[in-house]
Parts: sequence; structure tokens; C-alpha cells
Amino acid sequence: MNFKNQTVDLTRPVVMGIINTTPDSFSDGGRFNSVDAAIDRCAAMVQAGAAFIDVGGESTRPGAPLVSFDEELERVIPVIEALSDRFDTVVSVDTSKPQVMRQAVSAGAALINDVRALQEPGALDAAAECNVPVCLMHMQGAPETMQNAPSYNDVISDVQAFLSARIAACSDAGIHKSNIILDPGFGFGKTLAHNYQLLAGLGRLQEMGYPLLVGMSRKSMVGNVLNNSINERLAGSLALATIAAQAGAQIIRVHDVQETVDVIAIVNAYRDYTLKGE
Ligand SMILES: Nc1nc2[nH]c(SCCc3ccc(S(N)(=O)=O)cc3)nc2c(=O)[nH]1
Repeated sequence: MNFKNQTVDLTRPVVMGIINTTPDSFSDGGRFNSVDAAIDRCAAMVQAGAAFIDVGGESTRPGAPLVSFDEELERVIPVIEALSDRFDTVVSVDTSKPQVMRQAVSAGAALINDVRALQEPGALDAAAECNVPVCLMHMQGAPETMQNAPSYNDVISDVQAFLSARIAACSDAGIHKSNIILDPGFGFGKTLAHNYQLLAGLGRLQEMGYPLLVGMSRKSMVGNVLNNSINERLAGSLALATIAAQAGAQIIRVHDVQETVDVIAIVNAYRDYTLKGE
């Protein structure tokens, strides 16, 4: 798949590293307020084998407050400029705001990662004009309230229907299907059961014919099983990365890049040595 001037081989799972620039960011306590810290973190992730680096300026964890346009720009643009100047890895911008998309892509971002699947006013046109791949993620409700009472008829079918509708909207806006990545949105308006049903149903989402991005790293679907805190969820996150990679997810969005790259290498070896000549 092409991301501006870079091609990423998505025939095998690859890793997306996370750079949070928000003070209340979900798991790294906002220590990446400074560009330099983000650059150091990114260097380590690229060294460890990250194919993507996701830069977000709005925390979308449950209950997170909305962030202003100016604040979000201030957080992400300097980091995206610095990272795209220094590293070959594909920089992704985690935003729902059209103007942040435009400025981030001008600053070097080559993937738009929108947890609101381009539903904000002007987002479809902005993404079409940016002409870079976009990840469409499912969310039920909004971060402030999404975990209050998540409910579905059938979570897989409902997520599939939502993503199909967003793909159609993208097509109407001139976004080609070859520029679309899908994401079920683990933890975005889902109970623990819904999250594990979605994981089990990745094969059905795969059948839609688009690359899948999954983000489960350090989330409550680990914490609620292990009853532990965010900084103790590496093993659980690696277990989920293994399951997702085997189920065919192409992009695994994580905080712990080296460990996940190693886990995926084992999954690939297992696949290479057992399915040879299939
Ligand atoms: N494409 C894509 N982008 C993402 N950006 C984020 S930020 C994480 C926000 C969060 C934190 C914690 C919980 S919880 N209650 O499950 O622990 C939910 C959401 N995530 C994703 C994801 O998955 N895909």
C-alpha cells in the first residue's frame, strides 16, 4: 500500500507505534509534551521496527474532554514535522478535525487515522484532498460517554454495517477504496464481551477486502481480565497482538514496539514454516 512516496508491504502484519502528545494521554502520562522527547521515542520505535508512527493530539480515551483546534495543532504539527524530516517510517496523524488533517499532511503525515471515520463536517473532503490513505474506525457514541452503556444487536454485523456505510461515503467523496484501511475500534463503545467478540470476528471484517488496523494495547480488554494497571499490561497486550496477527490484522497499533515486532516475527515464522506451499 502506498503512503505518499513510501510503500508498506501489508501482506504480513506490521507494527504502528504510538506517540501521544496529550497531557492526559491514556498511557504515557503526557511525557511527550516536548518535541525532543517525541523524536527520541520515535527513534527508538523506528529502530525497533515500527512501520508506522501514530501521532495524536486529542486524547480519545473514555471520558476524555474535547480539545480545541489550536491546542491540537500545537501538539501534533511540530512533532509530525520533526518526525517526517528525520525518519523514513510512515507518520500517521490521529485526528478527526479536517484542518488538522490538512496541516498534518502538509507537514509530512502520510496516513490519516480518524477514530470518528471522517464523520466531522468537512472531514471527507479534507481527506479526499489530502489524497493519502485513511483509517476508518468504528466508535459507538463519543469518548465522553461511549462506555456508559454500549449495546449492539450483533457487534460484528453492526460494526461491518457502519464501516460499509463509511466506505460508501468515502467513495462518494472521491476517496478510492485502495486508500482505505478499516478498524473495529477496540474500547470505543464496547463492553469486555464486545471487544473479545470483535477480536474473534476479525476474519469477517477481513472479508470486506480492506487492510485491518487494530488497537488493543494496554486497553481495558487487557486490564479487566488481568485486573492490573496500565503499566502492567504488556503480556496481555502481546497475547492480543498474537491473536490479531494470526487472524489477519495487517497493522497492530501498540505502545511497546520492540516486543510486538518480536511477537509478530514468531507468528510469521510459524506461518512460513507450517503453511509452505499451501
Ligand atoms: N485507528 C485507531 N486509532 C486509535 N487511537 C486510539 S487512542 C486510545 C483511546 C482509548 C484508550 C483506552 C480505552 S479502554 N477503555 O478500552 O481502555 C479505549 C480507548 N485507539 C485507537 C484504535 O484502537 N484504533
